[in-house]
Amino acid sequence: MQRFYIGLMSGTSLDGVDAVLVSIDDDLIQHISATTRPMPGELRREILEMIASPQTIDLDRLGMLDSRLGKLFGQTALDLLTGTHTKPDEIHAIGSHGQTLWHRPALPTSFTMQLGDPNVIAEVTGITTVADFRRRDMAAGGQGAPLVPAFHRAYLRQAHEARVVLNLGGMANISLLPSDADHDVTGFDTGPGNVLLDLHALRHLDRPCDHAGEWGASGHIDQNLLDRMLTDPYFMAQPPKSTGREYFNEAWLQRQLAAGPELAPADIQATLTELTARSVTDAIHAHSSKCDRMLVCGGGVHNKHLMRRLSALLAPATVESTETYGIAPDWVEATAFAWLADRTLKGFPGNLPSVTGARHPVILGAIYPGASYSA
Ligand SMILES: Nc1ncnc2c1ncn2[C@@H]1O[C@H](COP(=O)(O)OP(=O)(O)OP(=O)(O)O)[C@@H](O)[C@H]1O
Ligand SMILES: CC(=O)N[C@H]1[C@@H]2OC[C@@H](O2)[C@@H](O)[C@@H]1O[C@H](C)C(=O)O
Repeated sequence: MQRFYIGLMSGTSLDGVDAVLVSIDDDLIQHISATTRPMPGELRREILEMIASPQTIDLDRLGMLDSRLGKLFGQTALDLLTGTHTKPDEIHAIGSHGQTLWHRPALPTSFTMQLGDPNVIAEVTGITTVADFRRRDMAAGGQGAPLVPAFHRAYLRQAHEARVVLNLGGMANISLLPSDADHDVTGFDTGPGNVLLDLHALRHLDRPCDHAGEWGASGHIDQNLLDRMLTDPYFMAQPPKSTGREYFNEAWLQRQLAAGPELAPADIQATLTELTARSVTDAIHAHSSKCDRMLVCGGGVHNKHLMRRLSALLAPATVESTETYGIAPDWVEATAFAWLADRTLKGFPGNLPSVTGARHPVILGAIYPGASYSA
């Protein structure tokens, strides 16, 4: 039976809230419309400040941020309804990822924190909202991330072709999709995607990103800096593994830069671009026996220089956007959370234990009923 869903995603780049409207009919998913609401500057600053000084978080500020993000997510869903002349009761459910504030899978008592109160989303929109997707996987011993490999497996796997799907968001994560159905899909976060590139571009160009990677392409790679960064223990760690801005951040970057001689800013950008490309392709070479094709999604697909470096390092495999395979790269994650909401409501598991390391498959998330909810 065909049903309409909204998927909401606000990722580690903190650039905006993505919303997609899709129809799901058993195994068929169709994209109808999408929109992005930019993250308001004050909310972005608030999140970055909290992440930069986690020891001194004010509980009032934390609680209010949760509610304010819930309202922002609800409004973004309403933008999509207005833009498509759709009524709330035509939508079966919203799948909301939330905004990750802090992700600590490796602590002795692990936890992950996504803000954006789903009660507020359900109240603002009147639509049943499924959220809090990561914590059940963690409760079952998993990393709680990445979750999107299950969606990649469902829609981008191909018999007779070994594929890798790469998400280049603030962080980068890969799904290894072997051609042979007998082999498990694996995947993990490889480390920074765009986050360090954005931080360095903001500091030196006063721009939110290195548009099309042109600045990085103008510099020269500093081999010492690259080698030093690649010795970070995260890159050496065996999966399952996942990471975020609590690890790869301004402080990490400054520590790496301070450990060597001063470099031209463009050369640093070239080296940071190479760090993303190398950490992704080294991970693929280490963990996949074969890769015929890599499909790339996430905002980093627009960084042409990074895409060229990925192609060069992964040759003879082909590197291309998920667009070629029917899923626009900017909407993959939001679409995945619409799909995960559908799985939850149907009572199907959403995690892949072979990816997250959970002890068993689990139904992800919690349901916040909307006006026309029925169990
Ligand atoms: N034209 C462009 N040129 C270069 N980089 C771009 C361009 N457009 C977007 N980006 C990069 O993509 C990033 C946003 O990507 P995306 O929205 O996939 O990240 P996210 O979902 O926030 O992160 P994550 O997947 O880690 O949660 C921007 O911060 C920027 O670095
Ligand atoms: C904790 C968290 O929010 N992780 C994100 C982040 O952004 C990319 C990477 O790190 C991935 O692990 C995950 O997002 C996608 C949607 C995932 O779970 O597959």
